[in-house]
Amino acid sequence: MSIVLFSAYRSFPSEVRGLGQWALGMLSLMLTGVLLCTQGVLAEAAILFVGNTTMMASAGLMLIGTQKFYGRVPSWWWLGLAWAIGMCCLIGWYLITQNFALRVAVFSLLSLSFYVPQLVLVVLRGERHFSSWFFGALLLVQSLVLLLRAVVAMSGGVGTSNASNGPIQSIYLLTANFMTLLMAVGFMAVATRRLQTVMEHRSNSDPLTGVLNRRGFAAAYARELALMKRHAQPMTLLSIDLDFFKAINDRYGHAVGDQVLVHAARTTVTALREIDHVARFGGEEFIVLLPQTTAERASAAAQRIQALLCAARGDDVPAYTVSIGIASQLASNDSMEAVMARADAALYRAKAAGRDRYEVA
Ligand SMILES: Nc1nc2c(ncn2[C@@H]2O[C@H](COP(=O)(O)OP(=O)(O)OP(=O)(O)O)[C@@H](O)[C@H]2O)c(=O)[nH]1
Repeated sequence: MSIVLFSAYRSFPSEVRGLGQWALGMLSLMLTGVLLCTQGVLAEAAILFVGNTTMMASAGLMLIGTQKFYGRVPSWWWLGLAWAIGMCCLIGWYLITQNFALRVAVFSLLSLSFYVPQLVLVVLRGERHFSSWFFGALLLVQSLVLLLRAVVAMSGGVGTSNASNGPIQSIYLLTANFMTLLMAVGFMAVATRRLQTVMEHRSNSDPLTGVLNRRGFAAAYARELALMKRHAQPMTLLSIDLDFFKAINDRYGHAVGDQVLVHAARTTVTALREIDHVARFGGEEFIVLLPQTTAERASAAAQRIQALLCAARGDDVPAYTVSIGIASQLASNDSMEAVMARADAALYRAKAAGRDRYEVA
């Protein structure tokens, strides 16, 4: 699983975070397993201190990976503190009392402190999708097993060593082995789902400005058309084109031209409602879809966009204006192409009439 996670870390886009920590966490857990196999070969103290260190590092790295994945600040401090508490406990075990049950309880609770925050993150920030349910369920099982083990240890039910027999010990060892593998699979599931979302977003958006591209716009239009059929309310398209953009490119260079496009896209989004859709159709042409909007209200939106483009311009963006064509779709059997053609015709009139204005089809 460490290799699988590492390979995903190398190939997934940087938006999918935390895979590197999970890969290292799994590697660290494998080292713990290898150390346990050396019982009788290496000194017990070495196995105990190093083995518990690698075990805590693995659980801590998983927590940090999950925190990074969900965009939280990673708790490196807690990994360090929990490790220090664990080591103090082991020193106490050697110097004061060799109470196995107490040692098990302390390490179970410390491990629990790495899994419960992950569970909380999945519940609070996880996407409502099967992968989150799966990952969350695994974290819940792992947390319950650790809690049970701590409670059983404190009530004296874990024997005197890890090799002790008994149903609780067997259940613990069985789940610990399966969970190691399954939780990495669970994290891969949420990471793969994130990859899918990132890819979908990329394929639907314009890389320069971040607004929708033609494909994303067509999907948004199809959704709005379905809603329009149900609610029988008009929707309106704005065709926005920057004026004399070639002159801006020629005068200030292509890079500044790009900045103007980004500024135009961001400002247009700011001037509109959250339910509106803004797309760049290549070059310096933007298309806006205003659901549940009449041409009259769309005209007010066009004015707002034009006013904001002048007002919200920093020193790094040269002055520019836009012309806007407005066309409404009143019936659901009208096609996107037809409405767009009407908006383009209105835009052409706005250009012909002197630019920096809007016209309604
Ligand atoms: N910087 C930049 N320029 C682009 C991009 N895409 C297209 N252009 C430029 O946009 C300019 C469009 O010029 P025209 O079609 O003549 O339009 P205009 O100069 O805005 O004139 P009007 O629309 O008539 O007001 C061309 O110079 C293209 O090279 C881009 O992604 N970045």
